[in-house]
Amino acid sequence: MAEMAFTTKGLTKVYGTGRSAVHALRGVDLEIPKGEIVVLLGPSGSGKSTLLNIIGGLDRSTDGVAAFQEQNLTDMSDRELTKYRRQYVGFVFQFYNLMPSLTAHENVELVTEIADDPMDPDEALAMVGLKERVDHFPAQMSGGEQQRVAIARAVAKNPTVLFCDEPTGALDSKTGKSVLNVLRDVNQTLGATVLIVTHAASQAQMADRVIHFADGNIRQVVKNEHKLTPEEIEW
Ligand SMILES: Nc1ncnc2c1ncn2[C@@H]1O[C@H](COP(=O)(O)OP(=O)(O)OP(=O)(O)O)[C@@H](O)[C@H]1O
Repeated sequence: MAEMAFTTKGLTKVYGTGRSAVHALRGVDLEIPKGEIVVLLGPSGSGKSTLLNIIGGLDRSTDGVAAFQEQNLTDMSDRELTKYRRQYVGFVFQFYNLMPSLTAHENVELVTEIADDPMDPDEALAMVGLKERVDHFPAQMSGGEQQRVAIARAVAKNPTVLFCDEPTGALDSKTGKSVLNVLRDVNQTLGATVLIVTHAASQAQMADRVIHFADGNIRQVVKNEHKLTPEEIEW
């Protein structure tokens, strides 16, 4: 049987209380095998980011269990969750969150300084095709290049899992494809499990597994028999 990167059982998240309570996750049961590319699709507000934040150790569930490999995330103290994120998790967001006053190299270096087993920042930047741009500042780069710096920053800590919340949301489709190619490379060369939340449904064609969310729960999980490359996908 495949080893699991993540399992959840009855995972529940309620924001607020009483009449203003929002049920963001309603008892999610999920298994994500190690080493896969998984795409999460679903309408706005269906709970995709909430799930990502909980299994990424950024937020806590209200009820249920979430585990990373053999470790129960729902039992962890704040300090343990921080350690989990540092050691295993890389994040890529829609807006790249780079420090404007630092070069590409320095932005990546910030993260490698606190990681256990980091890559050399310039090696990570070479991996995303930015070898020649290491000394450039974010303002000197295009959106796609900035997103690749953000991916290099996430990858440089040698993460076991890479969480990407709308990584191509702010990019045109040509630039988006180069970003998806980088994510595919990270999956193939580092063996990292990659989770991508997207509104571009066609991007599901590059995934091993597609999870369809609706109203705080999983509606359907589809395994792709024939994956496409990012170049073959249109959105
Ligand atoms: N901090 C919060 N406080 C209160 N409600 C929240 C909070 N964060 C999210 N929610 C609510 O929880 C529900 C799920 O939100 P979530 O962001 O997980 O959805 P999503 O599927 O990622 O949506 P989108 O595709 O728009 O990003 C929504 O109704 C949202 O308004």
